[in-house]
Amino acid sequence: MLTLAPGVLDGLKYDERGLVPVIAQEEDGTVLMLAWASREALDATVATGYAHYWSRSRRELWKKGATSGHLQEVVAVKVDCDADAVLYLVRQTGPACHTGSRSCFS
Ligand SMILES: N=c1c2ncn([C@@H]3O[C@H](COP(=O)(O)OP(=O)(O)OP(=O)(O)O)[C@@H](O)[C@H]3O)c2ncn1[C@@H]1O[C@H](COP(=O)(O)O)[C@@H](O)[C@H]1O
Repeated sequence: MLTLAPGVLDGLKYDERGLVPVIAQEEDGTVLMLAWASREALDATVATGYAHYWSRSRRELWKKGATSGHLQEVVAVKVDCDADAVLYLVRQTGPACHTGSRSCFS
């Protein structure tokens, strides 16, 4: 069950492209990746419980793992102190990074 404080997404500050940066973090604290989300992607994440982003290169809603199977089950969505960045707390299936690494930072 995804944890989300009521109305928390409504006060988010999107950039000029309508995007916010999203950090995906494993429950054990490992930082997995940084990507971008539109309001549509955030709503899809909340509605489905799986991480969605906005792919800047493909210019489309991106369900992480849709082709690779490396899905991210989202257990919490958090917004930072000044409401311009988002944290997805996830349970990662397989490697998070398209390079095959567990994390895009390793
Ligand atoms: N799977 C990933 C993926 N996983 C983690 N990341 C990280 O997420 C960031 C996404 O940032 P961007 O929006 O700039 O990147 P993008 O436009 O989605 O894709 P790229 O141009 O970076 O390939 C990347 O810089 C990586 O650090 C990934 N970035 C891209 N992909 C691509 O997404 C596609 C679908 O993969 P799955 O979702 O795993 O099925 C594949 O073509 C992958 O190459």
